[in-house]
Amino acid sequence: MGRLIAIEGIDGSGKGTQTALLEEYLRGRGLPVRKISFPNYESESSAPLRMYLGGQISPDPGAVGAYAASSFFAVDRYISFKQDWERDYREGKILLADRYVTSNITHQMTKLPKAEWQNFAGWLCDYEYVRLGMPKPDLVVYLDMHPAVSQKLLLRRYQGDEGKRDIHEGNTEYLTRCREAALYAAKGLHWEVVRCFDEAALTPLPVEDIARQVRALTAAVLG
Ligand SMILES: Nc1ncnc2c1ncn2[C@@H]1O[C@H](COP(=O)(O)OP(=O)(O)O)[C@@H](O)[C@H]1O
Ligand SMILES: Cc1cn([C@H]2C[C@H](O)[C@@H](COP(=O)(O)OP(=O)(O)O)O2)c(=O)[nH]c1=O
Repeated sequence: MGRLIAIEGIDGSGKGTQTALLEEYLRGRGLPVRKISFPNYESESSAPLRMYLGGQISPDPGAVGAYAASSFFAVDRYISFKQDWERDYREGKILLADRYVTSNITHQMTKLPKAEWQNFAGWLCDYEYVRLGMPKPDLVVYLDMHPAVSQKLLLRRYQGDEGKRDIHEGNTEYLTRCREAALYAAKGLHWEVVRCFDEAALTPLPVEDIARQVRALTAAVLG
């Protein structure tokens, strides 16, 4: 059986950047590594979640309940697992996931009152890991970026073209709640938190400093 490392964080927190750097590093060490990412936008399986993120179900993410929206993402993930990467995992590859089941916890759980968070996380883990049979990550790294900082980074990524944002990305208040939900989940579910911003200046920390911490956490689980 392979290994699965999930890189989690709010939109624009640096997941794509850090997953690519970790892949390059592990490959450089001769390890069998493969990057996967969710949502799987190229697949038809992502149609419902694309409707959701595009605001076609409702322009307000909160109007599509946590359980409904989580199901869209879970189905997309399950199909990608069966069609694409289950074999690599079973054959022993190290899979690096840019977002995973953990994204449903970070992004969807926040739609519920806090008193229901624990129940939701329990339901989701049972649904995706047990009932659907998706692999559990050996390590979850939460890239903790302040939403005000990630918004600035996203603006750069989209070079000012606001129209490219999905319904989550444009909503700082929503992303602030996502960060809160993620830090709550990190405690209960043993995710590793890597702080990615300077608290006083509200600026991102250097990419290489973050990458070094991600490598150290990875080395600890790969042995
Ligand atoms: N620590 C960092 N410092 C400065 N820019 C960063 C940092 N991490 C990521 N970026 C830039 O911010 C943008 C969003 O990063 P990205 O890795 O695409 O985030 P995500 O995959 O979480 O949405 C990209 O343009 C990326 O080059
Ligand atoms: C994979 C996944 C993503 N999402 C959300 C998180 C993001 O806000 C949105 C789209 O993900 P993504 O395109 O990865 O956003 P970004 O590249 O900006 O980080 O979907 C879930 O709510 N559940 C999930 O299981």
